[in-house]
Amino acid sequence: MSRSHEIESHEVQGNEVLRLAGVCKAYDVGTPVENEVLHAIDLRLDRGTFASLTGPSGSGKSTLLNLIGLLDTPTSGELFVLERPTRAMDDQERTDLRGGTIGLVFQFHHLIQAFSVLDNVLMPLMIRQGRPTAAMIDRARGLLAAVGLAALASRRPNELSGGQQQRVAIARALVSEPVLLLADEPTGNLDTVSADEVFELFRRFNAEHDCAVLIVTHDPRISARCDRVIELVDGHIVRDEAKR
Ligand SMILES: Nc1ncnc2c1ncn2[C@@H]1O[C@H](COP(=O)(O)OP(=O)(O)OP(=O)(O)O)[C@@H](O)[C@H]1O
Repeated sequence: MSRSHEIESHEVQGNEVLRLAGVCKAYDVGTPVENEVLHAIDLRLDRGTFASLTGPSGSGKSTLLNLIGLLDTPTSGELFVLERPTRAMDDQERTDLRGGTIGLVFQFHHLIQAFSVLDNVLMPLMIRQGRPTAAMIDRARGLLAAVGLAALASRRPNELSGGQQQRVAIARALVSEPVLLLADEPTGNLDTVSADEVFELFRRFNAEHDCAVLIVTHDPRISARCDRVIELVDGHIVRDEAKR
């Protein structure tokens, strides 16, 4: 898939996609008690990274993913996306940066049932650029073909299986050609065959587009097949291991 000049994109200079420097996150739960759930996290992801983020329930994985996805802000420390510091950004700047650089895939995919599969995939581009152009539609159709759903473009999401809906969500996450793809338990509610298909899609896009991929997973089968394993326990990174 080539980048179309008719569709806005962020140009990437160096190899670094994401860097966290001393990132802490505390939730304000209305009590004076310290409630820091992430402690001084240092982490760097480069282009081509294919990593899993694992750890026990409550260790802070979703909190970390929300920070990396620019859906939430650190309490202290700095988070760089494409070498740009993000902590002082306002909501609009953060939304703009996220829109062109980060793709998000969640376990329950959050597809809009009133829209067709094709329109769901087009949605991130329409939010940024308005009415879909022929180039945008071509790109969305190309992605649906790449995830094996070309024939289902005009269906509604609830007419698809769970695995098919997850593939639509992946196509939607990729339509802005992100440099960083984040997935929160993307195979959590899928059978083994569908989970393997979804995993292979991440692998393929990682290889074809050289984007960084970070997958939060409890599934040791998925984690074992990633190039790098990052493990979080009690808000600390206790392991960050490259396997190849
Ligand atoms: N909005 C919030 N307000 C207050 N505390 C929160 C909030 N979100 C998460 N927490 C707390 O932060 C800690 C980490 O939660 P988080 O959801 O990041 O963990 P997790 O590793 O993703 O867990 P799981 O694997 O069960 O999804 C938990 O103690 C949780 O109760």
